[in-house]
Amino acid sequence: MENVIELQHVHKSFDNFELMDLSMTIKKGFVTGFIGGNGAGKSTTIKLIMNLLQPDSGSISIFGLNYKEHEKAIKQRIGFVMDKNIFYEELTLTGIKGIIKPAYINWDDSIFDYYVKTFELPLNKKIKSFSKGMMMMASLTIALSHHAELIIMDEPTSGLDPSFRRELLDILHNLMQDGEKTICFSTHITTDLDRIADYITLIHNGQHIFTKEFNQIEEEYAIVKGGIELLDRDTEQEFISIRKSSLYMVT
Ligand SMILES: Nc1ncnc2c1ncn2[C@@H]1O[C@H](COP(=O)(O)OP(=O)(O)OP(=O)(O)O)[C@@H](O)[C@H]1O
Repeated sequence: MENVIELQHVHKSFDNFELMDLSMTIKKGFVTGFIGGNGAGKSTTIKLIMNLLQPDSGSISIFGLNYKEHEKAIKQRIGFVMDKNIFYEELTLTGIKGIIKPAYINWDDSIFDYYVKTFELPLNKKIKSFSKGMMMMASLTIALSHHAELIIMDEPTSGLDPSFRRELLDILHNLMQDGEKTICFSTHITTDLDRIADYITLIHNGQHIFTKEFNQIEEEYAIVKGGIELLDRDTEQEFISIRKSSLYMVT
């Protein structure tokens, strides 16, 4: 199976955080959900994958190419959506399109028009008047308008109401039908994963814990809820995480 993204022994440190010896792959033609607690290193990893940050050591290859020699070629093939607005707020969507379109060889106005219509986005209102949901759909519209093979999204569903979330996940699901596209997105919302993820990558405290098939995780792990008196040193070993409260425990 072809890997679209390969990280090998990647290390990145900040003053109070270290991404340690991160090796992981993202497979072509599948949706990978990227999960981990607050501050686990998801956004840092996504920025490394996008070459917005450079690793202290280790290697990153996208479509089998490295950023040093092939940055332009790689970026042509990626659609990127961040969880915050990266567009100049005084511009309209038409204005943003005018700036971004010339950068992409494969820009396709008919796709742009299709998503503008589907998401009912105003073309001539300033971005600063957009709601969070409209902003996300506008970012997705731009990201999808140049026939990207790889879609990378940092928390695309955060802050969206359930109907926007469902619409976004349906769009992503439909995109996957030709088997040629690959999606990698981070999320805190596990029900997003139920709907579309084929693989789950979990990172914790800057370490890659696993990348597994979604079905395999469902078979291997379960949530157990019970009285705190059932826990002792032996039973605790069976759990990967335990949350205790005065009434019950959840693991
Ligand atoms: N440019 C930076 N300089 C210093 N520290 C940083 C920088 N970027 C991230 N960090 C720190 O690295 C750690 C991991 O951050 P990151 O944003 O990757 O986590 P995350 O898993 O995306 O978290 P969240 O789910 O809360 O967004 C955090 O402690 C953060 O403060």
